[in-house]
Amino acid sequence: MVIRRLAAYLKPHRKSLLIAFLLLLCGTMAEVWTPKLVQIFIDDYLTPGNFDSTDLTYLAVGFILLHIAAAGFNYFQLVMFNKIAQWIVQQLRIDVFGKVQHLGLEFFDRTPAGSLVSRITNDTEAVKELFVSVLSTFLQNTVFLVGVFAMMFYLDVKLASYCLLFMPVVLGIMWLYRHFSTKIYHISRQKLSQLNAKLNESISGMNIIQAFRQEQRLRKDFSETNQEHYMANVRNIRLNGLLLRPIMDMMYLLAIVLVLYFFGNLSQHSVVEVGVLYAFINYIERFFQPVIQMMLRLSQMQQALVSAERVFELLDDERMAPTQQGESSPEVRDGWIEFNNVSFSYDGETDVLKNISFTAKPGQTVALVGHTGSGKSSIINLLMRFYPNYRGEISIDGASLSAFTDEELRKKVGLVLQDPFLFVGDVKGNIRLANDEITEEQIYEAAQFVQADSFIQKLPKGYDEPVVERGATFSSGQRQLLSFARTIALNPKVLVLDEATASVDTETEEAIQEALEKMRKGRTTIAIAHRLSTIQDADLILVLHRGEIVERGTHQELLAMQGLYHKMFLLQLGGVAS
Ligand SMILES: Nc1ncnc2c1ncn2[C@@H]1O[C@H](COP(=O)(O)OP(=O)(O)OP(=O)(O)O)[C@@H](O)[C@H]1O
Repeated sequence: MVIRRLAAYLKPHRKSLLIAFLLLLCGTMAEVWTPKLVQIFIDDYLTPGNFDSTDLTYLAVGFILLHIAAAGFNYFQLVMFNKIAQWIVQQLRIDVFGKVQHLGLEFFDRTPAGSLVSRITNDTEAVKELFVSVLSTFLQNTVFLVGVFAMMFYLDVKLASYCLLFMPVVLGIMWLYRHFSTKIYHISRQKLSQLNAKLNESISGMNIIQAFRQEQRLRKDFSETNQEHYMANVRNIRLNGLLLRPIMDMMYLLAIVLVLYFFGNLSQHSVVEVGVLYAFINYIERFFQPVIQMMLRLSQMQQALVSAERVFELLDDERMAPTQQGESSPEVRDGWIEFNNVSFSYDGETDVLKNISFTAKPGQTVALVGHTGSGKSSIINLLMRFYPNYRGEISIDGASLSAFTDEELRKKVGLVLQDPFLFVGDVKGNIRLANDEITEEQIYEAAQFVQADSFIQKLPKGYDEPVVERGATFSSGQRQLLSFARTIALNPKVLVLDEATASVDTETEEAIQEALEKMRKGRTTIAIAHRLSTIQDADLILVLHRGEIVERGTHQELLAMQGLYHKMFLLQLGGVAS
């Protein structure tokens, strides 16, 4: 199955593969012929004492030319096989990366980033080895073996038939090796992937690790997984040590003994040609050389097949990001949002949202408030169509959420997250996000609109200021403003906001609040509010508690109810006062 799928990657390179194979064939033929020339020299010239200089010169030149030809052919076939392997791995990586981008958030919730990186880099690299060394070694050595046997049969049919008896034994050992090493390789790869996951977690959380002095605990965790990885490798080395070399060496010795016994026996009734004896011993050596090489490559092949299996497993993952359902492609015109009896569970067992119903009319602001874990972000996750498996109905302008094309939805529903993600690049690129429809003018307008322009102008390179990974050189307030500009540049009909909880200086905070207010104007807004002071003018406030809407109304109405909202408001007031 895995092999068939890998073979499919070879298909577009059939021509190159054929050329590489022909080169390989020529190289092997040249190599196989050299002992035959020595045999001719011994039997026809050395033993009878015939030292005809012209003949010998021909033989010597032929011998040298064969060697040079073999080296030349082998060089070109090696380059060719390597090129094919690189092409294939490049394609495989692109396929895996493309696939990962279309997987749903459900998948990422359950897959550590490090282990994904491991699959895209280490595993595909192991697959490359399959094509670079394994495939060429197997092809080359099989051709070589056929050549060696052909020459042996040509020299002596009986003895060659005896030697052929070794073949089933060799194949049996190969089968045994493959059988045992598969399991061990699986464990080894899994451990390597866990190591990567741990590394990734440690690096991305380094500030927390250092602040909470978690270094020792993580080092212990890391060294435990490292030890398990080591143990798996040691078991593998033991298996290699036993099955690959010693057993094969023993077989080689047995074969030599057989040949010597055969010729010893033969010498009792007839003359033995020394050249044939030499050639046979040489061919036996040449027979075991490729067999041992193939055995050695078997471990690599095993590793590559396990890796390929892991890569294909990822390529086959069905937890795709939700896309448009049905044929109609409605447009978001006014931004009328409706949640009708929506319930949702991440794991299919516990509902984190229960019977959520509300309406946000065009231009209105609906605020979601509630304690942590009450389900506010989950509502946003559903509205952004990150998770498709909810019950009930969510609609925009009367059309089901699932009916919209990705393009329409992402363009018209703008999302601003608590901790905005900035890409490596520059400020301009982070606002435009590779959308060619957005002109330079629109970038400046968007930045001015959200009041990010003044701080951008002050940067040494202004709009061309470089942005490092995650925008680490910008303050959280600046990152917020840049993400506002990014959203506004698209001019969305609906705004989905997750209000930042990070405290920024008063000036930035004011700029952010002003920007938010301006952004909300004329757009339907669904906003998560952590500070109740920022949403007092919202048209509708939904108070969530354990996945349910327990109160709803305007700020004044909710205060008058003297319920949960009132309590939260007093608590926050107290916090501000103290
Ligand atoms: N990706 C996820 N997979 C599984 N469970 C999740 C996931 N995200 C959130 N939850 C669970 O869903 C429930 C609601 O979480 P949600 O993030 O919607 O709360 P919230 O009100 O936004 O909280 P906060 O104010 O802390 O952001 C919580 O019990 C949480 O544990």
